[in-house]
Amino acid sequence: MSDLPYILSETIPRKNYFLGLDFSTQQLKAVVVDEKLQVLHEAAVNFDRNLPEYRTSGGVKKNGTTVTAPTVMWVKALDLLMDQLKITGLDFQDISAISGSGQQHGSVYWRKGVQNLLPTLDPTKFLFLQLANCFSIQDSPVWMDSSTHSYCETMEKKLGGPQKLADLTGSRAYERFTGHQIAKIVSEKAELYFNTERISLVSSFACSVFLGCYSPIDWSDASGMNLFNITLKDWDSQCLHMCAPDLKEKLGEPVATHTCLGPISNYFVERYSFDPSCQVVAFTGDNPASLAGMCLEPGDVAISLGTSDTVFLWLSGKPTPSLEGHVFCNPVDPEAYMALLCFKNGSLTRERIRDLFSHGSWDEFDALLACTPPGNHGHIGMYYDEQEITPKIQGTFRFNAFDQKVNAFEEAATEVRALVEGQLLAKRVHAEQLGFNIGESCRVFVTGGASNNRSILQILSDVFNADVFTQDTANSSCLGSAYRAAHSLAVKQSGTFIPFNEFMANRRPNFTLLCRPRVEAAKLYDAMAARFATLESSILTQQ
Ligand SMILES: Nc1ncnc2c1ncn2[C@@H]1O[C@H](COP(=O)(O)OP(=O)(O)O)[C@@H](O)[C@H]1O
Ligand SMILES: O=C(CO)[C@@H](O)[C@H](O)COP(=O)(O)O
Repeated sequence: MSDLPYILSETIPRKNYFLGLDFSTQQLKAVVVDEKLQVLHEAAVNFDRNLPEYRTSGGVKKNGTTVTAPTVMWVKALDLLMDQLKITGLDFQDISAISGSGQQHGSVYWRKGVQNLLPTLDPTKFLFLQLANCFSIQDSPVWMDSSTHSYCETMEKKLGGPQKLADLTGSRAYERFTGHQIAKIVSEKAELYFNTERISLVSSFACSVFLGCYSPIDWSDASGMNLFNITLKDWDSQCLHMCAPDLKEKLGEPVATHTCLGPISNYFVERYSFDPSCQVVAFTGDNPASLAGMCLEPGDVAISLGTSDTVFLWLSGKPTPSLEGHVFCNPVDPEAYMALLCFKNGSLTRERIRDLFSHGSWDEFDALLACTPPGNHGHIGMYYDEQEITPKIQGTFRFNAFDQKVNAFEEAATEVRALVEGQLLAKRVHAEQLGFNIGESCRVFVTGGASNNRSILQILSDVFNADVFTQDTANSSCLGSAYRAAHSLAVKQSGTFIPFNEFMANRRPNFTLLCRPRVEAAKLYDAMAARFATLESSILTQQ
């Protein structure tokens, strides 16, 4: 009789679960879904709150325009997250495949010799204790960094101008893109670069930990480096050569994002009882993973209101990269692409204004929004605490109803509405400049922390004159990673590519229609968007 539990666990068939992770700017999150892709378990580790010993603010450390995060902090967060998941009652042996995502553009530098250590990690010890000395550079440059301007100028000049670089790599040169970050390290810390065996993105670094060997970089996240030819789907030797010597070997061969890379490492099998056949699917960038999590279709627009605010779309056909925004390889369709706009001053700027005018309370912030009308009596504000990416402007700019600059607004409520309207008008104006049509059939899908805020979403609906939908979980990157794990495993098992949207057809997540545009407000924002665009251009000209 005492053998009964053993016999039961042997005979109960293993369940078919999928784990998705997201190493984003402020936290590490995880979600587990079942065979039908329904969410079963969720967990999160916040870097500032749960790992105060690393002294980050918003998950990063700033030194002027240089912005980094301690690489080992992400590893320790993973130790904590795995324990949290265990406490939720998850049996890791039920997981058939895992995938994940990371904040884009950030880079990790593995020191020489680590490739021999990764497969032999001791399952009785925490990861962070064993990986602490594995990085040739302790602090990873992250997407908020804007210290590489001169390297960007050099690459654009050498390649025949910004449009040429955009045609090749999907984007003109951007400071946060990994190629320029690597060029800066070679120039300022050459000995550390030469002591580096492998360079990963945040996504492929996390994947390497699960795989127990260096993971390739996937095509979609590779598109955020200014090093990858998005048409040929391979590194561009000219770009590599401009940034650093022997870079190709340090980056490894890129792979299609839906690639199953192999079974999970022995460390996770021994320590957490994963099934040894559990597959690790290539990790990707958090925005590409969100596109998968939202099951976007051509014509829809997705807006992520996380640390950064981003706007992204599915692109069918041949891409035409421009001088603004980015074209990335599509994470779920190897033939397609996606377009992305990134706004650096997202949630952290909203938090600053909330703390200044509404005592740190989102409820008070919402109450202030409610006591001002759409259009804010003609007042317009632009709040770029950090040098903005789209467009490249820094500072705070306030205008009255006559387009005259003012130093402050009289009411706190005017200030709060000016911030939210300004941020959302900027998204509309730049999405339209990218060629996106704001039309009656347009649907907006939102995700990220601030998508919990209904007052902000109503303004978004009015500004875009579109229905706004949300998912049950505000973290579509995690969810998208779990979906990608399931899809990629199905592709591997069937031996032929299955279109992602076909695979998701009977499993699509629930979307809730949260806000509909109000006719009068939407009309008003048409005119205001045109004013916003003119004012923004005049600032750009002056700066
Ligand atoms: N009710 C709310 N209203 C507006 N913003 C919110 C609300 N709740 C959370 N947030 C914002 O969400 C942000 C975190 O979003 P998240 O998508 O988790 O970030 P990331 O994935 O970049 O780490 C916080 O910085 C916070 O300002
Ligand atoms: O730089 C970009 C996209 O190009 C950012 O969107 C980062 O990928 C950070 O993402 P979040 O942590 O804000 O989700």
